Amino acid sequence: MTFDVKTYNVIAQEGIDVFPKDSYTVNQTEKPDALLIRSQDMHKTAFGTNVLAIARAGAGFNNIPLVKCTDQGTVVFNTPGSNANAVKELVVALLILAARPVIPAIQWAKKMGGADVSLQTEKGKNHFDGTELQGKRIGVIGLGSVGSKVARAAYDLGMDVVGYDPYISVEHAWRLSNDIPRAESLDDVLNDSDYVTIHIPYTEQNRNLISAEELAKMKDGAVLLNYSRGGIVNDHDVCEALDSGKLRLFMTDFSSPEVLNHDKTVVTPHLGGTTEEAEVNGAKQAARTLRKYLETGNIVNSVNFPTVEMPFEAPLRLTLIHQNIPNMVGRITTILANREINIDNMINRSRDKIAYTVIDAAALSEEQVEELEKELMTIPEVIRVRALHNHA
Ligand SMILES: NC(=O)c1ccc[n+]([C@@H]2O[C@H](COP(=O)([O-])OP(=O)(O)OC[C@H]3O[C@@H](n4cnc5c(N)ncnc54)[C@H](O)[C@@H]3O)[C@@H](O)[C@H]2O)c1
Ligand SMILES: O=C(O)CC[C@@H](O)C(=O)O
Repeated sequence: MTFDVKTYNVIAQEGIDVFPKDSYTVNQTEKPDALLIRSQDMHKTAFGTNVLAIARAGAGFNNIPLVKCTDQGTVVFNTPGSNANAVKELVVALLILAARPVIPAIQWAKKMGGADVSLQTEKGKNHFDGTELQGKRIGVIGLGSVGSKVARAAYDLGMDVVGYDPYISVEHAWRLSNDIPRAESLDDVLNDSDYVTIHIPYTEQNRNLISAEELAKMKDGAVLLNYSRGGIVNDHDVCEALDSGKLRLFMTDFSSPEVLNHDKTVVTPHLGGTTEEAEVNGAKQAARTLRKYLETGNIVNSVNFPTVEMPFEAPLRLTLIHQNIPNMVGRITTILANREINIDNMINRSRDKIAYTVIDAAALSEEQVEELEKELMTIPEVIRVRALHNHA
């Protein structure tokens, strides 16, 4: 069996190399089996039911229509943590740039000339006085892969760190250092912080999370950083807070005309995850996840399907995506039993309204498999059936 993977955006070659050339093609058909993407807006990109899976090399997946994917049986993956270090390092750089006017000072120094350069330097440098980060308070909203790293780095810089994440996963909570106190409410983070940095996904609930009301609660002259997504912060309200002096500076990875035109903003062009290392990590992780799903049906790091991992040891594996309603397993296994197919191993997992069943069985002829797939698809609540052959 061969698979075709279609890519969008710049995908690191190291990720493409994960696909063996004898069983995969890349960008060769109009009807690919899987998509490997970065920020491509899949809400505006046509794709059909031929797409078994979409892997997003990166953390955010708000560029993918999840409801459509789930309904048509397309499994969506992301690559948690693959670019977290890159974002952390950029945020550290921005914190330093917010505290000290390094860039204007460099621009000024470049303009100097003549034999008395060192005299000019000593005379003029006081125009570029900064402050230190040590001892200043920073509120970190979201303590997942990125936020927990930012919190740790800020702590190591001597900052007084407070984190806020009411939905933190058990895994991230375990990894979070005891040195990082957790706030009970968003207000506790906003009230006293000199710096506030946001590291949460863009969801309907998080849209405009920081608007006029929240900005009013912030300390006068605070600095706000948004390296999560545009839309989490209300740019119009932020510009008003900058005008009134409530905020001293807004640093963001997501441009909008209003923010770009304001002189108290620092705007980077969605650069958080753009390092060689992060791009390679993300592309390799995404490609490996796709391979696992396409070749074994196992699902890890999906954002719309349950995690399912069952060793693939039998000659034949059937995977079924179906609605999460009672007696589906009974109806599926009755079809197998009527055909005297003995089940070697089986797993069924659900997530919200979708469920996934994996059944391992002895070898069948091509014709038998085809007939079986057809009959399983006659169950109205079954969305997709795949038959995988074990080549190991
Ligand atoms: N600028 C970039 O290039 C870049 C790179 C990586 C990630 N991101 C963005 O940053 C986001 C976070 O990335 P991550 O890898 O840390 O994801 P993650 O899933 O590991 O962590 C997100 C955390 O936010 C928490 N959270 C959700 N809503 C919250 C809320 N209202 N208040 C407080 N906490 C909340 C979750 O519980 C989770 O712990 C991504 O979704 C993506 O949009 C941007
Ligand atoms: O692909 C990129 O460069 C952006 C990645 C980033 O936005 C993410 O959500 O991980």
